[in-house]
Formats: sequence, C-alpha cells, structure tokens
Amino acid sequence: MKQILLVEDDEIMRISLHDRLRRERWQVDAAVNGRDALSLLDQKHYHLILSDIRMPGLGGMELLEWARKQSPLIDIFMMTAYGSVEDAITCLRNGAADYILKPFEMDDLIIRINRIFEMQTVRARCASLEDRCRQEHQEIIGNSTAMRTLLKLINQIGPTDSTVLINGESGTGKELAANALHRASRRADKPYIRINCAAIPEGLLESEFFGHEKGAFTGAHAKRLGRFELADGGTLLLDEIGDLPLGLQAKLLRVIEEGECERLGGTRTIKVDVRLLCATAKDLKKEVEAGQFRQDLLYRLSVIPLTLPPLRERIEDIPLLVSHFLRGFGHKRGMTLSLSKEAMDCLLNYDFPGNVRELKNIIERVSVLSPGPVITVEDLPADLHKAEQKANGAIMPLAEALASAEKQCIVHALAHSGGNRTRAAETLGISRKNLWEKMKQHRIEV
Ligand SMILES: Nc1ncnc2c1ncn2[C@@H]1O[C@H](COP(=O)(O)OP(=O)(O)OP(=O)(O)O)[C@@H](O)[C@H]1O
Repeated sequence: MKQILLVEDDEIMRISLHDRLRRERWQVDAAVNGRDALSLLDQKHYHLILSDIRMPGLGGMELLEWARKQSPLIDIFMMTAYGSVEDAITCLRNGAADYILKPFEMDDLIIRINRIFEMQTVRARCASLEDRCRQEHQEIIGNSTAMRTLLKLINQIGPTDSTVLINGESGTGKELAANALHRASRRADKPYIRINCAAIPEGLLESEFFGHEKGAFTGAHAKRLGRFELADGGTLLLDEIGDLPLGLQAKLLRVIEEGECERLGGTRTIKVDVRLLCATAKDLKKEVEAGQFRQDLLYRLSVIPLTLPPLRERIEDIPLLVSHFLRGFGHKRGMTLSLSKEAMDCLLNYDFPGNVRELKNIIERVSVLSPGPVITVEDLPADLHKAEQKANGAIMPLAEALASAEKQCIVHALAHSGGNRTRAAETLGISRKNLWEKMKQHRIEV
C-alpha cells in the first residue's frame, strides 16, 4: 500500500486532504508542520510527501532539501497558494516531483499523485531490468592461469555452434560462462533462453521443453510454446542438466540428433535450430556409472567440455574479485569501500565451499553492514576469523601442503604490496629473481 506523508498547517485543509487521500486507499500520516514531518520521516518510509510550501517554523523548501538528502527515492509534491508560484518553481528545480496551486480540485490532485505513483512503478521496473541486464552482461573477473585459459577458450568456442558442457562446483560462475558464450556467438542478438532442470517438477519439464497443444492434459487451457521453440535461432541453456529425468534424456537426445521436436498432444513436427549449452555441478561420468545419466547423451553434450575451477584453487583471483564486488556494492551505498589487510588475509585463508557466490554474498553483507568505508576483520562473518582453517582442515601429502602454503604466502605478499614484486620479495625475505621463479612454478599472475 502506498504511504503518503501529508504536511499542512491549515487544519481544515489538512483534514479534508487526509480524508480524500484515504478514500483512494492510500495510507496517510498527517504532520502539522515541517518539524513534525521530520520526526515522522525518521520513523517510517513514505512513497510520497505532499507538503505545503509556506508553514511557520520549518517550511516546505527546507523539508524538501532534507528529504532529498535522506532518501533520493521519495517523491515530493508541493502545494502552494496563488502568488507564490516562484517558490514552487524553485522547489521543482530542487527536485520536487510536481506542484499544485491552491485552491485546487481534489480530483486534479489525485490524478497527479497517481501519475507520480505510476512513474515510481516504471522506475522500479527499469531498475530491475537494468539489474537483469547487468547480470547478463556481467564481466568474468579473474587473472589466474586457469581463468585466463577459460576466457580464451570462451572466445574461441563462442562463435561456433558446438554444444558445450560446463562443469564446476556450485557458485563457480557456470551461468556467467554460459552468458559469455552466448554473447560471443553469432546468435548474440537472437533469443537466449534458460531452463533450470532441477527447479521444475518432473511432470512439468517435458511441456516446458517442448510446449503443449491446447487440451494436451488437464489444465492445458491454451497452446504453449516450449523453450526449444522459444530459443529457435538462438541459444538454450540447460542448467543443472545432471538432474534431468531419464525419460526426458531420451527425448532430448532425439532433438539434438534430429533437430526437431513435437509439442505435447501435437502431431506436427517442429524444426528447431538451437545451440545448446549445458551446465552441471555433478560429475556426469559418475552419474552414467550409477545409471542416472545416459552415456550416449553425455557424449552428445560434451562436444566441448568447459571446467570452472573452484575458488580455493585460484586464490590469486580473490583480491581482484573483492575489489570488483566492493566497487559494485560501494557504488550502491554511495561510498568507496575497501578491505583492511587483515580482513583480506582472512579471505585468502578461507576455503569458500560456496565459491565466488559465497565471496560475493560476504562482500555484499559487509558492504551493507560495515559502519565505515574500511571493512575490518570484525565486520567479516565469524567462521572466516579462523585464519588457520585451511591448515587444520585438510590432510594431504606433506609436499603438497608445503607447496600450497608457499603459494598462499606469495599470493598474500603480492596482495599486500598491491602487486609490487620488489616489495613482496622483501616481505617474503627472498630475492626478486627467486620470487619470479616461484611465481612461475605456482602459476601466479599479478
Ligand atoms: N569470475 C567471476 N567474476 C565475477 N562474478 C562471478 C564470477 N564467478 C561467479 N560470479 C558471481 O557469483 C555468482 C554465482 O555465479 P553463477 O550463478 O554463474 O554460478 P554457477 O556455477 O552457475 O552456480 P550454480 O551451480 O549454483 O547455479 C553470480 O552472482 C556471479 O555473478
């Protein structure tokens, strides 16, 4: 329900406006002057302030200035008496959404308020679309050898029509890689349709894939196109392909082999030209051994396999990802955020079972909650405080443990020196040449 703050010192006007606005089913709080309004604004969020300009004490102009500073998203509608139009225009210049001259027709006021609310809905939709667009065009961040190889491969295979099977733990960026493959393809301006095979109940999946005719089953009130048809000419991402039921695996194989499908309850064969991208966190070879996945389908899907390494195997990407996410979340908060060295150490020592998604969520949380622009260890979630976590957790051959510890130390030193090798070598107590050799050995890139 829309919340309006009405600010009017004239009692009769206030009461009649209050009644009229409530009749529109809006929630209305009334303030008798600017000061009264400020204390209400402190306690509650409003979608619109409807305020008189001239009031004793704190007037509408000051209220406007204060409210714009506090929350740029509140719209402010000014009311003013005939003869003070100049004040109203100044208010418009300072960010008011509209003004109306007294005396006015109530219906006129209501129409204008409705228009402001409609604009708010449009703004919210635009913001959510922008968010989606940004997600689809998200950059893949990473400079580790593994990620650079992956980015190169995406550029190589993007323009082909080959089916790609993207494998990797949850949160490693499989969907991001699929988006990049579509963008790099000749189908980039054609439809890009996604379907999460694990999120749709088994009974509905077939109709989601291939569509259905009217009356094909109970509840099929109208004809519906399937995702294969919707993606015709473009790309179809089958996410969580490892969860596809066996029955549907056979049908998918047929579409891949013959390039055609039928709607449920239909008799017509529909030709489809779709580039398939598939993603899964499961080991499909094991699924084949367990009888859960068809071997012939696996062969068809893995024409080009793409593997996203877990974040713990490319810790040198962590500082880059952190800066990238801090920039994004800091921008939303209107602040330039950074991480203290100790906090960065904590992140570098953590295993990230949820991979980049977990890192992103942590940075989002601390970006919102940290009291100042520098995020410290205390701002990080408690389980990250255990810096020795890695060392305690894993049992591995000693040589491997030593190599991993050495790599970690070098990455830390480089992160602390901002990539300056001379300073990093000094911190580590080794020569620059020795550092260079070790970076090569551990495939660390700055
Ligand atoms: N290299 C990266 N650079 C920037 N952001 C990344 C990167 N990798 C992952 N992310 C971000 O992490 C989140 C998870 O990524 P994504 O959804 O692509 O992972 P996924 O492997 O498909 O996960 P799941 O298997 O759980 O669906 C997203 O918000 C994505 O933007």
